[in-house]
Amino acid sequence: MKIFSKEQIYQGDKITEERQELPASELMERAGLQIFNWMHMRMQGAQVPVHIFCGIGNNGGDGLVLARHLITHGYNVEVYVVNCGNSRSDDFLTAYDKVKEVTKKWPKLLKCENDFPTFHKDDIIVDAVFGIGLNRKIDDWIKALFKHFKASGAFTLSVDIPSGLYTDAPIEDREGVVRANYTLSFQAPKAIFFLPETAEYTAQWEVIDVGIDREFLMQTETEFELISKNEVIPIYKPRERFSHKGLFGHGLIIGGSYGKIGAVQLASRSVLSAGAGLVTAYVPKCGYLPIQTSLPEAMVITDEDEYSITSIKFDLEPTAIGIGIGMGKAAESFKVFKTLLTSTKVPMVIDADALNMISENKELLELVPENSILTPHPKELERLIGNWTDDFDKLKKTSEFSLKHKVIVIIKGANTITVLGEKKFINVTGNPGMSTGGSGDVLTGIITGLLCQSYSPVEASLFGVYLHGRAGDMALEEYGYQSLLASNIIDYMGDAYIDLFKQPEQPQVEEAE
Ligand SMILES: NC(=O)C1=CN([C@@H]2O[C@H](COP(=O)(O)OP(=O)(O)OC[C@H]3O[C@@H](n4cnc5c(N)ncnc54)[C@H](OP(=O)(O)O)[C@@H]3O)[C@@H](O)[C@H]2O)[C@H](O)CC1
Ligand SMILES: [K+]
Repeated sequence: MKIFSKEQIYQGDKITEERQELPASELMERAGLQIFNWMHMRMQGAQVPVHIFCGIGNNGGDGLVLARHLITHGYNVEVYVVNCGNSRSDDFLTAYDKVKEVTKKWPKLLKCENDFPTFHKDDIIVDAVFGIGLNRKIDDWIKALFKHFKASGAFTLSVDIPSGLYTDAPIEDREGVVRANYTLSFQAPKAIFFLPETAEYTAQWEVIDVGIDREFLMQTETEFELISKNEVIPIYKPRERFSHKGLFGHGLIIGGSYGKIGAVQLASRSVLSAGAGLVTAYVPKCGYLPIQTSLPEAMVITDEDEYSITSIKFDLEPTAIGIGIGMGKAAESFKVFKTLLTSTKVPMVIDADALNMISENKELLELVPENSILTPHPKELERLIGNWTDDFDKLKKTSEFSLKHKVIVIIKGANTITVLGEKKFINVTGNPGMSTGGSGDVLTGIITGLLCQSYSPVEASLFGVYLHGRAGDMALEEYGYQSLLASNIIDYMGDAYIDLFKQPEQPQVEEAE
């Protein structure tokens, strides 16, 4: 699903109005009506007090249209206009007049803290103060209003985005943002719903379709894209009946050091569970027995050294290589890593200590083959690209890094983001139970396994991150957040694949007699 920028949203509105020859305010009417339908379906006429706080732009206008429908359907509604300026938008004014047509109880004007209403924790607050039009720091009294919402404990529904968030810039004051229990966002979610510093304000979200021109939606290229099942199904390569293991490639996992052989075992097992035909683990001598016994499906080649990797010598032709897991940063390992970078022609996933070696010796970046996949967690990323001031700065720097070195960077986190030049793909699967030792090794193995099956580096990255998260989500149901282990993620890889083609459960329809 595409995530549109603020400018694209405004442009989409304009194009839609022209192409569909819409009267003024029609999109706002659609927006307000859809939110009403959403609430009406859940509330079924319940007389819970609903407090609707409207700004003076179009976000406020959406709130007023919602208010009008709730009032005409007999709901218990209080409407407030948060008087944050003088420039009321035209559509706001139209919506305001229409509210006055259906009730004698006109919206209350709020100008300062003394005007704040009191509400009960069982009431509902609708936040339609600011939408994507926020363009400066909010006044203190409006910040106090948002704190007042929070202190009430009432369920807060935000229209489009939680008020106080910018769609394309960091938060200035964390108290000056509405904490929404639920956000109904128009046409597409916003990138800020998924970034670490802003995601917490949008506990849950849903998209409301306001009928923006389909052609515009299809043709517009976006910086951000959300990757869920719909986006990965077209990537999936079905298996032919007469296929054999030779067709699915041979993965080579290089890594491990004394005490960190398990990482290679996890990654190698993941290569196979992702579907590669063969896997070889390249480990120091001390890894021979553990891997041979715990993973009989794998082949093992050992280094000359007992404890760490000092010379990468193998006479096989791998289809893809995953390197760095548990490898340590011994001087010899660095040398052989450098040699491998110059000699290898196959796609590569670079993780963990291999990333750290690059961070400590930036000249290695020149040698990293084009389209290699780097999988840093935030600390490793910082070592690679330097520190950042906020999420937007981080993404900008990662994009620059990706463009400059022609690599794919997978920023691991709650919503893992795959960065390919300017483009950012946000993954939706995964859960906090996966923040556990070895989870990253599994991801490296899965992506290597997909590369083996001729998925392109971008496809392997997106599909791998998706499958890893989905397997983790399925494993969570059995193990729970605390007890989920990295190997459980591998156990659920099969289910994650099968789940791709599962139809959502249909509601039961009673058969006629
Ligand atoms: N396709 C869609 O998604 C549709 C979305 N709709 C809704 O429209 C809003 C965006 O509406 P807009 O009027 O552009 O912006 P806001 O309502 O968010 O803000 C209104 C004005 O508030 C002023 N402003 C900005 N920052 C501050 C501040 N810190 N303090 C006070 N005032 C502020 C600013 O005006 P100025 O002239 O004062 O600069 C804003 O313009 C979108 O979010 C949806 O809810 C449509 O209804 C349907 C289509
Ligand atoms: K809002």
